[in-house]
Amino acid sequence: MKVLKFGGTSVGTVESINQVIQIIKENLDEGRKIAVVYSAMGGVTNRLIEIGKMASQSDSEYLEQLKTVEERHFNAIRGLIDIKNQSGAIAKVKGLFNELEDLLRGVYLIKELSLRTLDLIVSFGERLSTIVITETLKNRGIDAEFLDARKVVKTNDVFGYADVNFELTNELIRKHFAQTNKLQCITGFIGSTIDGVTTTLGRGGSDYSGSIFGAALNAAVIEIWTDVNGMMTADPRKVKNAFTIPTITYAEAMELSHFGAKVIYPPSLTPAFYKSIPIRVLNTFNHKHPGTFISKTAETKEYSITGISSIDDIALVNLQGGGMIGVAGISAKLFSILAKNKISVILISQASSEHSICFAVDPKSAYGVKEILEEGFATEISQGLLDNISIEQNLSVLAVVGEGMKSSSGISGKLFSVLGKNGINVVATAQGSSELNISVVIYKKDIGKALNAIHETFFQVDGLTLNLFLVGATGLIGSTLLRQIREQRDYLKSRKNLNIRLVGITNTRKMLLEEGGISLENWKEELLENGEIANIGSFVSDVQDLNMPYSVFVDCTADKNIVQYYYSLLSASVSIVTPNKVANSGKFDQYFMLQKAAQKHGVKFLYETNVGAGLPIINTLQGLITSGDKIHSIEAVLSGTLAYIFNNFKAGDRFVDVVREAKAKGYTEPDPRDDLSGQDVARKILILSRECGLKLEPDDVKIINLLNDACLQAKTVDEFFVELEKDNERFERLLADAEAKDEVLRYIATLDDDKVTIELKTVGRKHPFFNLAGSENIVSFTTERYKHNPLVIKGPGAGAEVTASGVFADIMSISSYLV
Ligand SMILES: NC(=O)C1=CN([C@@H]2O[C@H](COP(=O)(O)OP(=O)(O)OC[C@H]3O[C@@H](n4cnc5c(N)ncnc54)[C@H](O)[C@@H]3O)[C@@H](O)[C@H]2O)C=CC1
Ligand SMILES: N[C@@H](CC=O)C(=O)O
Ligand code: NA
Repeated sequence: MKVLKFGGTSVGTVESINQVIQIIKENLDEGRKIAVVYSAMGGVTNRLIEIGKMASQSDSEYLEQLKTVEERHFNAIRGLIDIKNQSGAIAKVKGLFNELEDLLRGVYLIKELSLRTLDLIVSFGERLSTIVITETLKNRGIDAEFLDARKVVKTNDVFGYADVNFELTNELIRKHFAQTNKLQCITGFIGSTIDGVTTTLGRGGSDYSGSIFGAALNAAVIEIWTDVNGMMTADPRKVKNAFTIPTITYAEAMELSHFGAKVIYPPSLTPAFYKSIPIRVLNTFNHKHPGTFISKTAETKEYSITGISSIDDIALVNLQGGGMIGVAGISAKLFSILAKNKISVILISQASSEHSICFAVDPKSAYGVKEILEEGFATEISQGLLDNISIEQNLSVLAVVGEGMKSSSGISGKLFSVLGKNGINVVATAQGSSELNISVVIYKKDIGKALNAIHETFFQVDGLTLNLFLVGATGLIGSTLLRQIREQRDYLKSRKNLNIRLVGITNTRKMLLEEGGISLENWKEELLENGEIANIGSFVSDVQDLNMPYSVFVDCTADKNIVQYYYSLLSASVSIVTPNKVANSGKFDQYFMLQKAAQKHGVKFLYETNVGAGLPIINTLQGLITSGDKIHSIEAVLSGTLAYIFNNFKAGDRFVDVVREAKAKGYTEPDPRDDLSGQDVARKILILSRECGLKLEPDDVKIINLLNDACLQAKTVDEFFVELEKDNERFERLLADAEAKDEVLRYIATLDDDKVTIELKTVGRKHPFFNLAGSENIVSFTTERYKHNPLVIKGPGAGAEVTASGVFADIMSISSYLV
């Protein structure tokens, strides 16, 4: 025997009832013995309650409302049963509506709606839907029989939430089934007292009926047919990658449902639990889907947790005071006050200091609770044993649930680390000793981010996703980076189970944010067509407001203004990756503050490409320092542009042409004067010195400027080139002087004895910096451990490919830190 229960949406329309009938038929065709329980048509129960209230409030419009409910049932009959056989069903339904109308007329006249009458009114919902379906089944050749559950489900007279008398009910159900072979179509949700007065079974009532019948009949399984594919790992409206939980234990289902998973109401399934009858939650509208199988024992699972659920809106009540420490009875009193006032507590937490107890309640009742407690504890408060009771609002609670937590360590570590790395503050937490549920209270604004981050980390269905926001997307480095990410996308997915979702892009003209992700193929067109007018301030606020997990802000500009937003981004737990040197080469305090902000908020601030583009210079230096080496000196060629120019400028060339070439090859700063004025190298050596722990300011670095005033003062880059053209001779002379000595020009930065110098030198063939080609940089670290032979890093230190790949590598290192 199998008991099937169909919910309100499953019996809500002609189409859905046809689905129901198909499911019933398939069972019968396979020779299964079944009994079927039905809810009222979707929405009818609530509508009947409203109609009852209207009638009791002398609102005569209730009649019209009643007509629409009646019409809905007639329409169902018309859509389900062929015209010549409709009259029987219509007569039965009409009979019920006449009865209901008489009842409502009574309510209207006496202007009173008792819970007892309301139970009778709502009982029509299930009686009507079940009659419609029974008649349809009969019309389609199935030997079905209507069973009014009031005949067999016997309860006490607590109207609205009646308690079932199981002894009597089981006996009556078994007797009834023993004397019939017809397919029983049973009204869910309702029962009656021994005297025959109609009652209802409360929340989840039809599930409860399914469970009552299943238990009484010793069913092999109870199927709860609804409109979703079983219980999901998280609310799919909030977590896109949520998926159906294939198997789950009763206990897990209880925990998940307590915190929001509305698919079933497990307390209503207890009769089945007691008899260890498994329950399958299935989708009427996707009936081949295996749904969720709920049983007593857990199967070995693929994941360490089973699901995540949440309540979006809770309030935290905090009871605090020195008088609580070591005093027995305060919590007993607290909970008895709450119980007496029928206040349902969602979560409780008390630290071992015993200095405070906090508990979560529905926000609507929070202030009432405060008053009740202040009254109840008036003496303790007046004696100073307890402080005033405080309430915190705008909170949510989420619970990570799973039997698997019992056997594996590190789940809570992982949970709190995910929250920490995403800047989600934990306001309170609770874990029962059953180790089945870890609950955390967080700010409401963070709930979506928290659910997604936790789901991604624990389930990794579609891998981990970094959410990228890129400023300067259409620039050289920005666009090269996007191409590299696109080309590497499949590799990252297949080898690292990692996705990079491009959520926001901007240049100086337009900006675009797409929570679902911007195409890596068509981002330029999308920006052009769908972008709004750019505004970096609002772009940054959007990044913060979106509050997505694992967010990375990439600044691929040379803009000074963007830097002012770094601090607030880091403080909002958004990591930053940038080749832009401005932030780290401004005031020391700013550099230091950003380092601290990243540390404090558990995110990364990475800028490997600030020095030597993609060459691993900053990482190497940090590695030396953190592993205890002492840096004695650094000597370096740090300008790709100047290296290129000095390597390629030959007698007879025009200097301006070589500079243009360097720009065309993507080596120069957006404004090449930053390179030729020495500014760029000064920034880099300053950054290296700060990484070494020196508190140097920009003024401590003397710039060796190669440009004349006219060049420096030119208003635009184009005008600058015009001016530079006039200054060729000076550069020819520099070159000729070097060549005369058989030497080459090198722009060398040195950090020695805590001092920074920059020089334009000529070096001979024996000098280690003589042999540089193209845009090559070279950095030589003399350290305690590399005393006799310095550690040397050499290679192309500018250009789109190597710089973008350095930025990309920084982004990747964030992903490995976050997972
Ligand atoms: N080119 C190279 O070899 C290397 C460059 N870098 C750094 O990379 C950064 C980018 O350089 P490139 O791509 O070569 O420059 P670029 O001039 O080609 O690109 C910068 C882009 O940023 C955009 N932009 C500027 N201010 C903006 C704002 N407020 N909002 C939105 N977009 C803005 C510009 O419109 C431009 O499209 C610079 O900071 C540079 O110092 C670092 C290492 C090597
Ligand atoms: N313009 C810079 C690029 C790298 O920072 C250079 O020429 O080195
Ligand atoms: Na680098």
